[in-house]
Amino acid sequence: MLAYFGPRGTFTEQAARAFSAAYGTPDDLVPFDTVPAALAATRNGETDASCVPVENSVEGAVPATMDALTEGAPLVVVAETVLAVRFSVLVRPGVSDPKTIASHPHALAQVRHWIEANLPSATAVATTSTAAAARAVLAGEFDAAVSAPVAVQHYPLDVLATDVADVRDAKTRFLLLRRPGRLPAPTGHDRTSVVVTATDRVGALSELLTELALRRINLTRIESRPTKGRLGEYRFYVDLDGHVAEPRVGDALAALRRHCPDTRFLGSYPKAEAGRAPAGDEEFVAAAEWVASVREGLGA
Ligand SMILES: O=C(O)C(=O)C[C@]1(C(=O)O)C=C[C@@H](O)C=C1
Repeated sequence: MLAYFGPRGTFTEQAARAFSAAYGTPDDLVPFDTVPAALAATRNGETDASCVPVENSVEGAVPATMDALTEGAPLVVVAETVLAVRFSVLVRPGVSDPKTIASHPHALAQVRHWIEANLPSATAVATTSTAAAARAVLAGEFDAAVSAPVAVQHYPLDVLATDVADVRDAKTRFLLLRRPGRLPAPTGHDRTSVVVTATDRVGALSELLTELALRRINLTRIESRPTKGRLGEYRFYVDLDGHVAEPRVGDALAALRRHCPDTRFLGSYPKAEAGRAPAGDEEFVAAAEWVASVREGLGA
């Protein structure tokens, strides 16, 4: 079973279906109303995997996902997918001038200008997801929902507007997570994700990043979230090019772990979008072989 951030009709459900088609992951999909609940279902063995959103090109990271990745038993990312995000505005039949418009905060942030221009008297209200907003509109709690276009297939509502987006070509990245086990094989076009907690002293973060730069590892993303302990203490979520099976990536992770004993590995998995080819591993392998031969007394 595959848990996803629901209810039915979210963008995340579409991402979960894309994973099922591409990776042969279970196609019996189970919706959960929150990201932590979807991840908990995989942690406690109720489902084999979970699909959750992680970042949006307009509104940035999904905090619920970032926090839920580090709280509780480890899960690892085994795949990612990126979906284009455009919204439909759904209303109960007969409503043409909604006074309230509900959606996930990330979705509201992506249509703020559209609402100002087209429904200036409507008050925006946050719901747990875009589909939860459609469900609430059906129940009469709000007048309109900013939803994924597929939501109308699950909730008998009218479509007030389609193709709604302040920023054209907005995209959201989704993760497929499992309990730790065998890692996906390296493809040559992988991403590795880790979480580190930098200590509060001069140069701590720069030392971590230097470990990557020295090994010519490209950092693709760094986000911070408070540890929720001491004020000013942060966790850094680091995405980098490469797979932990590659010697230099493995070396870099060992170095991060030396600096931060609570470094958490979040997975090495194929990147969804083609981009710049990562730096080659050949010279690192050749240098390691040279050291091995020196140790054996066979080289100098
Ligand atoms: O509510 C949904 O439909 C989701 O899948 C969540 C989510 C998000 O967390 O960013 C996914 C894509 C859109 O950017 C808006 C909402």
